[in-house]
Amino acid sequence: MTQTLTSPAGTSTGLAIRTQHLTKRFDRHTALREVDLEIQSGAVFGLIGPNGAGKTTLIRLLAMAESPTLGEVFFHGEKLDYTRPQFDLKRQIGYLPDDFPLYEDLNVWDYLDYFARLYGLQDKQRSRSIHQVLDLVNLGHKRKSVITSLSRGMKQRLGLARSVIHTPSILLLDEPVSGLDPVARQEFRQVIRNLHGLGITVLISSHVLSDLAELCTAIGILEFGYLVENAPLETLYQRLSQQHIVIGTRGDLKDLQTELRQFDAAVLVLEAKPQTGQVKIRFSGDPDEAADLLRSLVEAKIPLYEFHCEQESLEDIFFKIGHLQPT
Ligand SMILES: Nc1ncnc2c1ncn2[C@@H]1O[C@H](COP(=O)(O)OP(=O)(O)OP(=O)(O)O)[C@@H](O)[C@H]1O
Repeated sequence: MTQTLTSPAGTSTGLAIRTQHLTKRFDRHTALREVDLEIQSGAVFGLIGPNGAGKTTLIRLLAMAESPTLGEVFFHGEKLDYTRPQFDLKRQIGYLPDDFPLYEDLNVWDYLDYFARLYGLQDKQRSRSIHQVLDLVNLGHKRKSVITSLSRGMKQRLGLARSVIHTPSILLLDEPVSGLDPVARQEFRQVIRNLHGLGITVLISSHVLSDLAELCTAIGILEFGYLVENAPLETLYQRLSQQHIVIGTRGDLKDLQTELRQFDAAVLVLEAKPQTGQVKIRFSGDPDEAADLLRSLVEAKIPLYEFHCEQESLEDIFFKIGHLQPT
């Protein structure tokens, strides 16, 4: 059956990836410890953690580049058997390692053609797939260019094109934006959104948490080989991110602070800037209570010029989560 990038193979509802007690030891060092990971089908899942936490090891196990010491992996409910080739299951996976090889003296088309042939794509289907992935990563205009002539961002997008040439349903990306400038990162994020739009499940590891906060629907946090979080982004924000409100007055800052003290325990002043007449408060109320606070300040004739709510970022959440110590 002919497949196109508009209908990734194996896409379904439910869990795209599940691991059970996944453990990897290298000699005496345990890089992953009994990881029970769950990634919903169609999710963009951000994997974060400090250096050496086990992100690459987890991704390599999922990509079948390594086999686990203990534990199991399931793709769309089907168990991986690391002792057998399982070509059909392998085809469901696209994998972009952090140091993927590019054959620099090939041009873009020939490079993709080479990988499409490795996946056994036949003539017309191969040509159609190459056109599709080039469109997807916005490199159609570079198809005749030699790879050495591409910018780093373009090379990264070409790597991504290579990893989806066979229409996988799950894409594993290991630190794909490291070393990219802000514009290249933005272009890369757009490609990930395109893939998400096609229903491909994406697991992406990165240290650039602001990128992940923009892209991801769910987050996993690894620390010393333990998966200490695995939750939808929304849930993490609700559970761990506090709301701040920045309030600015053209009048006396003390009057504003007096009014805030009267409001109730939902308000805690975190920071006051007399030079700009601003305070930043931690606010544990809901949006209706925030509206009540604003109304009461206006009624108290505080000359407000600013009142805006901010949510703590993914980075703030990351630093809040208890950091485990190596054993
Ligand atoms: N082949 C190996 N042999 C021995 N130890 C290894 C091997 N691969 C990884 N490790 C160790 O396992 C631990 C986890 O490494 P891993 O590369 O998975 O971490 P990471 O979270 O991807 O780190 P980074 O953010 O720096 O890329 C590290 O202590 C690393 O030194």
